[in-house]
Amino acid sequence: MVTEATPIHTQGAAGGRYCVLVHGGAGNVPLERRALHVEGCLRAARVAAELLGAGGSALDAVERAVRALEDDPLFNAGTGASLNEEGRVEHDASIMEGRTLRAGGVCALSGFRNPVAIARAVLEDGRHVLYAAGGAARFALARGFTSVDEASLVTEAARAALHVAQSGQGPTGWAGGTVGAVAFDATGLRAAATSTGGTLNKRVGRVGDSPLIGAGTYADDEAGAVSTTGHGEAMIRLGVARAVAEHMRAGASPEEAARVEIARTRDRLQATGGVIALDATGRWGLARSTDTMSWAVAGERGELSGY
Ligand SMILES: NC(=O)C[C@H](N)C(=O)O
Repeated sequence: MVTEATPIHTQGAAGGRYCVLVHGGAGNVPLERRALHVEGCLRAARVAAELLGAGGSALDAVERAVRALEDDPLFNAGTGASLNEEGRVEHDASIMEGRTLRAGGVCALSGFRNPVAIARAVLEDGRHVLYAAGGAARFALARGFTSVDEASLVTEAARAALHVAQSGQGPTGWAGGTVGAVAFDATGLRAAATSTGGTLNKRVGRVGDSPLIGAGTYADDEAGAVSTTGHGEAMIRLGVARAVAEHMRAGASPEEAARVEIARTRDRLQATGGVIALDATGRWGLARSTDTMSWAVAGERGELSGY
């Protein structure tokens, strides 16, 4: 069922000189597990905020936050990612910075622990924006990343979820738990990053919105930074991350911008999802049309979290 696009928070210009906002995926986390998801988001936001407080860049902060969430088996990214129809992990991730619009992404990538770090290396390398599957793995190895045994990325919970989906006892399609972060730093840089295992029981080679600049991730210092989660095919068709950024460029608050695009995703494509965003003035906000989307914000002026 598709529910109302719910505005769940906005915070004016409460970020201070630096701030990071993370999400742990739009979805429907059962009541008894919600606190765990929020705590995971808070931990990730805190390590990233610490880095910002010590003078780190927004780009370092979003990478750091997303790496923490990738390493947390609770979320559908890195370790614990959703499995494809063959029971394998295929990661998607991207990252972007808003000053010079550098961006990097990897998709359908197997066998690495922190896809967002590889996306960051793609951004730094600068020649291309997106690498897929074997080419992404080759790039990662050439950049000194170590591949891991795929089994070490697969959790019992991910196996069980695939079993339920494949035996027809539960929903197939998108699993919640994609992760993302947006941040700004004391120099005014904005950055965004998103990482996921994609949809549960997806076809081999299916690529979602998360690694795509403009769909899952966008950052422009003149507009804002955005990370999306939800029904990836819909997010791609509507170019949601870029659309949210354009609303902010035109003066909408991050929450308004997020709400408009989440409502459009629902009305136009009957799809659900969530968005986190911060704008060029340091305001932040979010919206979702799912029952839950765990999130946490941490910055110079303290922290807040919810779902
Ligand atoms: N959980 C998610 O957000 C899924 C992701 N957007 C995808 O479609 O790959």
